[in-house]
Amino acid sequence: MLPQPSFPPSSIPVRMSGRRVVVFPSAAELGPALAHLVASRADKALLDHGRFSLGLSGGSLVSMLSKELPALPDLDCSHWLAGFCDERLVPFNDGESTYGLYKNQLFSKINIPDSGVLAIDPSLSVQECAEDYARKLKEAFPKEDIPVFDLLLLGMGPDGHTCSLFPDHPLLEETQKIVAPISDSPKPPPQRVTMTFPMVNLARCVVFVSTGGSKAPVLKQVLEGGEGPALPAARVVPSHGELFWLIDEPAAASLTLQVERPGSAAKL
Ligand SMILES: O=C1O[C@H](COP(=O)(O)O)[C@@H](O)[C@H](O)[C@H]1O
Repeated sequence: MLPQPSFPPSSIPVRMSGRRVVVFPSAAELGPALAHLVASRADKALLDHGRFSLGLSGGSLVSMLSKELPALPDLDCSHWLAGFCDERLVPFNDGESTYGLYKNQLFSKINIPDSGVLAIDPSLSVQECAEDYARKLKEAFPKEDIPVFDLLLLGMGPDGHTCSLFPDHPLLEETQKIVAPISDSPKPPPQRVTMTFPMVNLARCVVFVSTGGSKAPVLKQVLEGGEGPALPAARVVPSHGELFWLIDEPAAASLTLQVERPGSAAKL
């Protein structure tokens, strides 16, 4: 009998674990690969079901996507549906509004129709806003009990939060709502609405983007495990979909698990 390969847990090849951890030399080289990934999943979704549904996150992703997506040749967003993985409850003209930032920096540069953007109503109370956004999502996905997005793009804060799901917060245990209000966000602004894990983990593809040395310690904890309860980002485990972590070398500095290093021209 041939000897069986044995891998210590920290060296399990990432493809075998169903999660791909892909390291780029820098954020500048990660950006184009992310844009190609979005375009490839869009092409597939449009062929499969005539529409591409994309969940956007705020923070550092806004500028990366706003630079890279419009630079793609022949990008056609006329059949895209863009929603928000989380959103801050502030007016659209506030610098903290994720929708406001994408509207000015991205939507104005691509041919996504206004009807293809599912935004919150910031005039409502946080509770009503979450209910209203959940209703809009359900209307946009009439065939599904829980909306199944083709692609969710997520960020991760230095505390391990993703969407507006923060460590040790009761919302981590939410099982009924697809969108929940939060009025005590530890990161300002305090009032937000967020997709919950039941919806996030049904997506066909989830891509985390995490760059910079400040993310290195938490990335190690999320990807390689550690003491205590799993951080929110570690609880994103799509039940049937793909999971990518696209990171740069500074963020990967503390990792010992096996990763992919495809170089800058990567097509994922
Ligand atoms: O507050 C938020 O932070 C996270 C992480 O942002 P990043 O700038 O560290 O990438 C973001 O994903 C989320 O959408 C946002 O509301």
